[in-house]
Amino acid sequence: MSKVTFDYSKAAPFIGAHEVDFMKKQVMDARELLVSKTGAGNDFLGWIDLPVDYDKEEFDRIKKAAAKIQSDSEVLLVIGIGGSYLGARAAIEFLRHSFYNSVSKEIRKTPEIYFVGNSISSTYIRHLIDVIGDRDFSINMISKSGTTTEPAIAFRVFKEMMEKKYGKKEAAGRIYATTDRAKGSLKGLATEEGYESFVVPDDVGGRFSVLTAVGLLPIAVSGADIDKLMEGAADGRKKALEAEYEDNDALKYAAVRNILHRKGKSVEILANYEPSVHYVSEWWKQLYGESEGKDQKGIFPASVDLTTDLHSMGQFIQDGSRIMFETVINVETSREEITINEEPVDLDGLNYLAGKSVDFVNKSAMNGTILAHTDGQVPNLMIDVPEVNEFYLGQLFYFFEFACGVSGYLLGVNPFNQPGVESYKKNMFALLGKPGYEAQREELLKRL
Ligand SMILES: O=P(O)(O)OC[C@H]1O[C@H](O)[C@H](O)[C@@H](O)[C@@H]1O
Repeated sequence: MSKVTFDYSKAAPFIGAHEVDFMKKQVMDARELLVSKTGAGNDFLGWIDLPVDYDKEEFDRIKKAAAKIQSDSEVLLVIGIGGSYLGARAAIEFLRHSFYNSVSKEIRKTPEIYFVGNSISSTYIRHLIDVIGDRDFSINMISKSGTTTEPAIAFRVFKEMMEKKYGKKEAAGRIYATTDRAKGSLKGLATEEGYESFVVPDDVGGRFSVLTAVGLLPIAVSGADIDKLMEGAADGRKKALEAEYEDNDALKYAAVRNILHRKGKSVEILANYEPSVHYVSEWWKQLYGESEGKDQKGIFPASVDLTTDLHSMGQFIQDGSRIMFETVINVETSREEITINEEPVDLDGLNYLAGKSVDFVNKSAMNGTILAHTDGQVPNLMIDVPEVNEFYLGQLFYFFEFACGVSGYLLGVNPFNQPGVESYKKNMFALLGKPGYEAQREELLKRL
């Protein structure tokens, strides 16, 4: 059966086969730290076994809640930020219709889904209120800590809107809280108000939580098959845990990106040729950025959507500072085919493509770009996804997560914390006048 695979053959001009062999010991040591749960951050390794060891009773409740939302709501609001929204958004945009929210209900069949609480914009919130209008809606409020400011503000606004529309009691039946088992304001609120609650396990950090209720509830509401997603992840897990180094794509990816990093490549650009992959890249950026960017170390994770960005960032990638390597997510089989037709008069000069598919053109652009970038001294790595479905997405999620844990240990950091994220929060709280931040407030005001 085909599967998600990693291919670094196009990077041959930059990496000798012996270099990958020489990394074996280091990679296997890093892998051992991860799977024996003896490395830094080992309180947060619940994601390793999640695809096979998850709460089945909760999984059924997720499906039931999704069915209820599908039957009583035209709109679902997913409130969350970072790991509490990117996985769900990545999956829905990858798996469902490119114009999910705008396509007719007959085609979509499931509620419109909007993400909010991932910025602090009153304009965005106001415009979303306009979009909901008088329609029936539900809310999935997601926050592991239950205390994150951005989603908390959005939740206040939409909770009030919902309670005005339905009254407190019915509103409570339309709000689903995904949060810690016991701690945090959201948990307290959910218990107090009687919201149906789902758990983010203690040992699964936000950026590794897509296969918990955090990702699964919104994904299920969109009509995607969460059983298949978990099956794919379980398959990816088996491969990552059991395959020998020589046949282990996740370990190879960790090895190769660290080899390139040690040769001075400090930026990894994740490139795609399908707009539906855009949010997979956003999810990946958080996964690698928060896991590796610390102690003044790390590969900066960037992304481009191609061929779109070849007309904006293409110049820099081809010819600017030689600091990057590129990893292409290649969806091998396009979901749809459009054939370019012949025209009697070849005014636009495209008749040479008559009879060819748009995807053929896309793949030719991809292959041409890979060679051009390689000639421009940008090493190229490739992740092949056979086709768009839940199973392969599950494999892809797990592949990236496992490789990330190994890669972080290879780099010599704790891949499972994010201490740097707190700095802006402290300043923001001080400037907002949050109780307890009085001293910092004075200091900061002097500097503004
Ligand atoms: O789920 P939450 O606790 O609200 O956290 C949401 C996100 O914000 C934090 O600041 C962290 O940096 C992220 O790792 C996390 O995914």
